[in-house]
This record gives sequence, structure tokens and C-alpha cells, in this order.
Amino acid sequence: RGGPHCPGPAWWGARQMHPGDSTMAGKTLKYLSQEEAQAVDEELFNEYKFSVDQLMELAGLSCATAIAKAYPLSSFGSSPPAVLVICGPGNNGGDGLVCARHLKLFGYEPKIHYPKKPSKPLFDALVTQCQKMDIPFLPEMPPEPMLIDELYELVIDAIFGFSFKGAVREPFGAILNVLSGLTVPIASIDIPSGWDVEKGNPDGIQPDLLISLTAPKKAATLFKGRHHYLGGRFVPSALQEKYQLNLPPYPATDCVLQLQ
Ligand SMILES: NC(=O)C1=CN([C@@H]2O[C@H](COP(=O)(O)OP(=O)(O)OC[C@H]3O[C@@H](n4cnc5c(N)ncnc54)[C@H](O)[C@@H]3O)[C@@H](O)[C@H]2O)[C@H](O)CC1
Ligand SMILES: [K+]
Repeated sequence: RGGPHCPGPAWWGARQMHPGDSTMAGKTLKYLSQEEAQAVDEELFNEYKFSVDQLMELAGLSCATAIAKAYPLSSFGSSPPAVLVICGPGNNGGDGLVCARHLKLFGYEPKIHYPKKPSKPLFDALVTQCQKMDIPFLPEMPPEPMLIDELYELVIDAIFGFSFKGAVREPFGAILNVLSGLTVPIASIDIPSGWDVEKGNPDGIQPDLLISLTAPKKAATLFKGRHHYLGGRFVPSALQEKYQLNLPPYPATDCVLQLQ
């Protein structure tokens, strides 16, 4: 490592990666279809025997880390900065709960709106952890974008991930409408919610930050925001090779990698 032909982690950290760019091995970073994303996910659980809790913790920690890198505490006028975290009904929502918990530990002031919590022990536990860390749950979504702009510095979109399909059902349609009118930045976990996982959504929300977990999905090629991170540093090399993910090496011990 370190020579001109074998760039070290710092070089990777600073590099701007785009679809079609080459990785160290001269191969292209893979942008996954919806089917591929689900297949990798299933293999991690069924063949590699990871539990959801394990991967969700690492995924949520990488989300909070990417957010803290892109929007450091020192960049806000108010201290601690208020962050609204909106969680959806699947594992993307679970990543949001973990992310909120780590953001609190990092010195942010998260509040969560979680309108469709599944009744499963995993999500019950994640909610309890947040409650015991004095992270409030808002029973209602603030109805107007202006209200959110006034009260929050940042919104985390943990509504839908790679299993989203079809037209958005309520209450998430109304929530995404409000998010479309925001001035404060949106940070999306894995996929901008309401975007087709492969084709995106030109009329949808336009987040300022996207953190792609495991590997970027095809829609990420259409992301126009300022910060694109890769997170979820848990994919064993045999699985990376099977799906030809061609992930660039993460810098040192970091749990996120800046792609853009
Ligand atoms: N392997 C990894 O990288 C890991 C990623 N994680 C995160 O998990 C999500 C994927 O989670 P999953 O539970 O499969 O799905 P979603 O969260 O995307 O949502 C499913 C949820 O949404 C409902 N739904 C689907 N379409 C619609 C719609 N059109 N309108 C309304 N509701 C809809 C559906 O019924 C379900 O209830 C991945 O993106 C990562 O964020 C894991 O945390 C760790 C491993
Ligand atoms: K999302």
C-alpha cells in the first residue's frame, strides 16, 4: 500500500466515485438491481447466518457516521442540532431507529416519527432503546414543510429501502409530499424514499445526502445531492466476489466511504 500504483485508504476517501469508475482491481463498482439487493440480503441472513439486529446496528451506525461527517455539529447555528427522523414500516425504518440512537450519542437532538411500527420484538426493542435515551416519538407528522424548516436542521428519510414497490400508500404519500417542500436538507438511508429502486423518481424527493448500504442500488446513479456515502461494512469477501460488487476499500477502520 501507499505507492503510486497502489493507492492507500486516504486516496480512496478523497476520491469521487461515479458509475463506470474503476476500482483498485480495474473493475467497476456494481449498482444493484432490486432483485440483486434482495438476493445479497437473503444470503447474508440465510447462508452467512447474520441476524437482522447485527446488520441493522452496523447499517444504522454507518448512517449516523456519514451524517455526522457531512453535517458536523460545528456546522450548525443551534446546539444541539434538532434532527427529524422519519421511519417506515420495514428494515429501512429500523436502520432509522438505530441511526437516531447513534446521532443522540454523537450530540444531535433527534426526534422520531414512526407511524407504522410493526409488532415484532426487534422493533419493540429499538423503540424502547430510543425512549430510554430520551428520544421523543412524535405521534403526528408536522403538516407543513415550513414548520419542519423552522424546527429542524436536518431530516432523515428512513421510510423505504430496497423492498419498495409500486405507488406509495398512505400515510407515506402525505409524508413524502411534505418532504418534497422542505428547504432543510434530507439525508436518505439506502434509497431516496418514493424512488423506484432502479429507475428513481424525477418528481420525488431530492435528498442532499444518500448513504447506500452494502452496495449502491441502480437508482443511486440518478442521485443529484452533494454527499453520497457507502456504508454497511459487513459483506464477507466471498459474497462480494459472488455478486461482483467490486466495492472500493474502506479507509482504515472507517465504517463509511465517501463515493461523491
Ligand atoms: N443487506 C443490507 O444491506 C441490509 C439492509 N438493511 C436495510 O433494510 C432495507 C430493506 O428492508 P425491507 O424490510 O426488506 O424493506 P423496506 O424497508 O424497503 O420496506 C418494506 C416495507 O415497506 C412497505 N412498502 C413497500 N412498498 C410500499 C409502497 N409502495 N407503499 C407503502 N408501503 C410500501 C412494505 O409493505 C414493507 O412493510 C434496506 O434498504 C436497508 O435499509 C438492514 O437493516 C440490514 C441489512
Ligand atoms: K430511505
